[in-house]
Amino acid sequence: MQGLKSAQGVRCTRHVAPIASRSLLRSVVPRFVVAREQSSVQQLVVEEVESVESAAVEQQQEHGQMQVVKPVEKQAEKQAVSSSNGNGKAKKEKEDSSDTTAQGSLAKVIPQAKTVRNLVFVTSEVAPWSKTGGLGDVLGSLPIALAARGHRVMVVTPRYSDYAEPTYSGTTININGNEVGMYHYAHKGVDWVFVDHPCYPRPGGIYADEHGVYGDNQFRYQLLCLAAMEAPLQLPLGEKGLYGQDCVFIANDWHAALVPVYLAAKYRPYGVYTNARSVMAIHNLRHQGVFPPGTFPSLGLPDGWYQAMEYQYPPHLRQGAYEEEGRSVNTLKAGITVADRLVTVSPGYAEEIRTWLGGWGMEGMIDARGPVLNGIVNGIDDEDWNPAVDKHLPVKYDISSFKAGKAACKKALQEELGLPVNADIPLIAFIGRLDYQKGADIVLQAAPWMMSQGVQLVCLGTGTTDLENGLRWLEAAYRDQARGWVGFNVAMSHKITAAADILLMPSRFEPCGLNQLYAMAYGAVPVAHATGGLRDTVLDFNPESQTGTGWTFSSCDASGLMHATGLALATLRDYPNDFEGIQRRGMQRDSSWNGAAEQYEQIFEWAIMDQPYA
Ligand SMILES: Nc1ncnc2c1ncn2[C@@H]1O[C@H](COP(=O)(O)OP(=O)(O)O[C@H]2O[C@H](CO)[C@@H](O)[C@H](O)[C@H]2O)[C@@H](O)[C@H]1O
Repeated sequence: MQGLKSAQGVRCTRHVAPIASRSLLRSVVPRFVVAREQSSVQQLVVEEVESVESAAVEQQQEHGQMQVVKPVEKQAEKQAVSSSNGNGKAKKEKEDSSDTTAQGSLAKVIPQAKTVRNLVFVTSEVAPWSKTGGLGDVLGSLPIALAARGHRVMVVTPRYSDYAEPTYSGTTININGNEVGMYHYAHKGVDWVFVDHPCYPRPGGIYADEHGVYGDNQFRYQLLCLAAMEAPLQLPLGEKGLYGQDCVFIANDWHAALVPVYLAAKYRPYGVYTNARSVMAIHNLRHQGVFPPGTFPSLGLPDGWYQAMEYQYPPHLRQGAYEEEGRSVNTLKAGITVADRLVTVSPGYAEEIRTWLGGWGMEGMIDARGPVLNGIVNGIDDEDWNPAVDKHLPVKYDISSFKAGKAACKKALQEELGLPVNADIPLIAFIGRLDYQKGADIVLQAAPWMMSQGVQLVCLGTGTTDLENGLRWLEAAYRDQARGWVGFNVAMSHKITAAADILLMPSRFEPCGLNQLYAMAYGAVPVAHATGGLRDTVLDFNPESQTGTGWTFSSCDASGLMHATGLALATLRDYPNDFEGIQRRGMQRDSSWNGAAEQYEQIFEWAIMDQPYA
């Protein structure tokens, strides 16, 4: 491993994968090569060596004979051969007729994975059924992309309410005396599994209500983890039946972080899941699942595992009520400590969490696991977030019609929000959780200056009371120029993204960020703080070379935001052709999930090649 200095002067370590894994990988899986190590970041770059299959596809494309690959059929064929789920059913799967696999029904050529795996995603939210932010979006689309590449994929999540599509599977699992019903919905090639228990449905939100976070969240997500670990063993799904023991578990954020822990403490020592591996996916290190040490016995772990769960924050990061003499049980810390591999949602964030800049006090521990940590930039769901097919838009558009399309969307939004209808007024937007991370307070500080520039400013968000009141102040103070929509409204978020000329993302930290990806896909130009995934995905406009997809700023405060927004406005007004070029490059950016899915496959292969970590 080579130490080096990044642009910020932070010491970081260049690494892609354990050296042994890399050389092994080349010999065992020759189709992939580790191609480049870019900058100081642990960027995982996988290039696919041209296969006969892809060469054939290219030829067909060249000759205008695009073939529609039906991945589900290929998937079934491959799995019939390679499935090792132990039920002995090596026969071709018939696809559920209700499962109108998107990938099968659209004219897309989707490369197939070299090695097909059984993948089990564990998550507290999944769109469209449950979503409070980007986690739901990612878990609603990455599994579909992996299934389309041939994997057998299950997503396990709580049944927070009586969702229309999933039905009772007929399997109820007893977990420490708790009966959990398993609901199932086969859709787009993925087995969506909903864990049913009285602790999940609540009148308030998923995690909290107006009184704060639910007092039994530790129990609720412990139950989810245990149910998810039993599902491959006890829940027969489709014609293939059980997933079986040869799985890769992908535990997402703290809610699922007990999966690697239970795998190591409760299954492997008893000869179960010995070939399974766990990948801890960190979408946001800020939320760690911190509980008092006295809750440890309720986790059902052997006493010796207390040290894996315990964490002592440095004094400036103490969590207060959840600690006893500075100690706490920290769920995410335990997952990070014992998972076979770690992945986070951008190379930039993978670098930051190893430093005091983004480690929330755990940087030393995470740095120690650097050799198994990678960053993969999220993709976006190209059916849900695609202006050409977006059901929320009054007028749909693509790159060939975006100027007229965006103008129509802007007009419709101005009318809907009661703003002056004028195509020439730049429309600036902010969408996001109203909390410390997203920097809505910075937008509010810069708002008077923006108003002086004659723009319209539309903010959509929900979160802390002071910031929600800030949005209300904004609208009250600038009735003719600003709107502050307090609430969670998916349709409105699409309409704003389509109507906006500029989207602000002054996030103090941002593991990946999806809104800037949506913005670029919709021809809205992002102005973003150069942090984490924002720095990785928003390329600064360079008027000399006419490159770049937006503007970033490094001083995360009102002056930084105003400076970058000023550049964007000046370009929009004085150099409209340049601005249009930025919009076009953003719209042409490949934000599809396929590339990310391929990189995830690489992580799975490394996880399987190495011995279990704990
Ligand atoms: N009021 C509102 N109404 C409607 N929609 C709203 C909304 N507020 C937010 N949203 C939507 O919620 C999503 C937010 O996604 P982000 O990735 O920006 O942030 P989040 O911090 O939740 O996710 C975390 O996980 C994701 C996924 O890995 C990372 O990209 C991110 O950096 C990390 O912080 C977007 O789809 C956005 O449109």
